[in-house]
Amino acid sequence: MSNSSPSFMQQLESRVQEVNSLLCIGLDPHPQDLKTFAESPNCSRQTDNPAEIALQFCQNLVQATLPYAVCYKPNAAFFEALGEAGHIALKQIIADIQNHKVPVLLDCKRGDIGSTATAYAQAAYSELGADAVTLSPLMGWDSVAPFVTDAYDGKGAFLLCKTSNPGSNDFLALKLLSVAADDQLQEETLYQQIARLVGHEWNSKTSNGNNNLGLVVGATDAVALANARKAAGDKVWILAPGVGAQGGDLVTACKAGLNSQGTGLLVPVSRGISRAADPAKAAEELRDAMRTAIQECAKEKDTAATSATALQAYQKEFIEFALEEGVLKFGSFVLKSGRTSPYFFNAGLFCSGKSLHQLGLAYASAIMDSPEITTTDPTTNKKTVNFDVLFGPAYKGISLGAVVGSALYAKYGISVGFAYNRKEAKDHGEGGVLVGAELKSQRILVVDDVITAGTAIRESHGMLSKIEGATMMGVVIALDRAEKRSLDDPVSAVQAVARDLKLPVVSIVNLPQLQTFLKSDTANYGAEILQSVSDYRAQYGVSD
Ligand SMILES: O=c1ccn([C@@H]2O[C@H](COP(=O)(O)O)[C@@H](O)[C@H]2O)c(=O)[nH]1
Repeated sequence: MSNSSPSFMQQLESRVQEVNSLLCIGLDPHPQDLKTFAESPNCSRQTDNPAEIALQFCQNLVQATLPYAVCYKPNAAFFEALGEAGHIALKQIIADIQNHKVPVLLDCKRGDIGSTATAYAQAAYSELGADAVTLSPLMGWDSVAPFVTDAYDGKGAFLLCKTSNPGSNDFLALKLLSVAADDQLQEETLYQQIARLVGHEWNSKTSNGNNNLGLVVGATDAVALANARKAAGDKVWILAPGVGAQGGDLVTACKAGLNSQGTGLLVPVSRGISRAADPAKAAEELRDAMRTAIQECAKEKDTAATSATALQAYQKEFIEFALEEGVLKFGSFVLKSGRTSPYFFNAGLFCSGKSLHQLGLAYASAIMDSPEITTTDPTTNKKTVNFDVLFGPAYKGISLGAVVGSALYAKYGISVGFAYNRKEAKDHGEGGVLVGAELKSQRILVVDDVITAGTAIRESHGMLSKIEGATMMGVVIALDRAEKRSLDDPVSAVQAVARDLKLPVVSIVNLPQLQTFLKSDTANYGAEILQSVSDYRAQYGVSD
C-alpha cells in the first residue's frame, strides 16, 4: 500500500461515516449452509463444486448486505477446507468486495515465529489480497510485527485478546502479577495485559506508528469488553464477535466496547445474517440496533457529564470561601509545568480557624457525597464510610487530615482514626515515621490538597502497603485541575493515580465545576474570566 492510500483503520473510519453502522459481515460458508443454499432458488450456478457454491453463497450475501456493511470478514478455515478451489474462491470474493470499495478483514488467526509469520503475511496480503487479518499475539511482538511492518504499510491486524468462546477463560482470563508505575505488584488478567500492550506500546511500533493493531474481544463477555476498552484506550479498534449464534447481546456489547466517541467497535455477525430468512433485513435490523445503542451511550454520557459538572451547595460554598480567603485566584499564573493558567489555588492560605473549619466541612461533604468511598444501607438509607483511618501525608496532609477527621465527627457523627507520617524518622521515644492511629489491618483514606505529579500519594501507597493488613481505599483532595499531564499524555495526574493504584480519587471540586460556577455567576466574576477558564480547559483539560 502506498503512503497516500488510507490504512485499513482509516478505511474503517470512513466506511463507518458512510454507512453509519458498525456492522462487519462474517462470510463463513459452513458445509451445511452450502448444501441448503445449493438446493435453494438463490443458487443460480449449475455445479456440484462446493467452492463455486461457496463463492456464490458469499457473493449473494455481499450483494444483500452492502448498504449496511463497514467491512467483510471471510473466515479462511471454510475456504481452506475446500482445497485449491476454495483458495481461488476466497481470493475472488476478496477482490469482489474490494471492487465495491469496502475493506476485507481475513479471519485466519495466525501466530508463528517471525520468519514463518512473514510467509503468512505474504499469503494473506500479497497472495489473497486481504486488507487486514486476525492474529494470535501469544508468541509475542516478533510474531505480530511481520503483518504490520512498512512492507505492508497500512494493513491492519486484530489480535485475539478475549475470544468469544467459553474456553477463552482457560488462559486469557488468568490473573497475572505485573509491576505497576509505582513499583507495586498489580494483578491483571492476561487479556487486560494484551489490551494495554496493544493500546499503549505495540500500536506505536506499527508501520508509520499508525495504530494498525486492533483487538478481538468477544461480544459474549461484556465485562471483558469494558475492561479491554479501558486498558487499550480510545484509539484501538475492537472486533467483537459472538452476536447472534453465540448468544452475545448486541446492545450490551456496544455499550461496553464503544470508545468515548461512540465508535471504535466492529461487530462481526456471520450465521446471524447468513441463516436469516432475509439476510438484508437481518443486517438492516442489526445496523439499526447499533445506531440506537450508540445514541443511548451518547445520552448516558451527556447525563453523566451534566451531573459531573453540576454543583452541589457545599461545592459552591467551597469555591466562594476559597475566593474570599485568597486561596483561589483568577488572573494569569505561570505554573511549574510552564503553562499559563487563568487561575491558581494555594491551599496553604487556608490559615485561619474559620477557614480551616470550613475546609474540613467541605472535605467531609465531598467524602459523604462520594459513592466510591461510602456505603448506603438500602433499608435505612444511612451512609457509612468505607475506611477506618484518615492518613495525611507530611506536611500539608497532616493539618488536613486533622480538620477532616474533626469535621466528619462534627457534621456526620462519624469518628475515624487519624494518622500521619514524619518526613524525618524520630530516633527517641517510640521512634519510626508513623504517628497517630493504628494502621495495621485498617482501611485507609489518604487526604491531600491537590495532586500535581502524584508523588506524595504514590509514596503514601508504598508506605501503607508495607503495613500488615492495611488497605488504602482511596484519596480525597480539595481541587482536581483535571488537565492533561502533557499533550502526548492525555490523562490527568489524578486519572494516572486512579489508574495506576486502582483507587478512587475524590475531589471537593474540579476544573469543569469551576467553569460551571463561573457560568452561573458571570455578573460577579465577569465573562472574561469564564472565557479564559473555558479556553484553558479546551486546550489542556482532560476529556473525562
Ligand atoms: O473470538 C472469536 C474470534 C473469531 N470468531 C469468528 O467469528 C465468526 C463468528 O461467527 P458467528 O456465526 O457470527 O457466530 C466465526 O468466523 C468465528 O470463527 C469468533 O466467533 N470468536
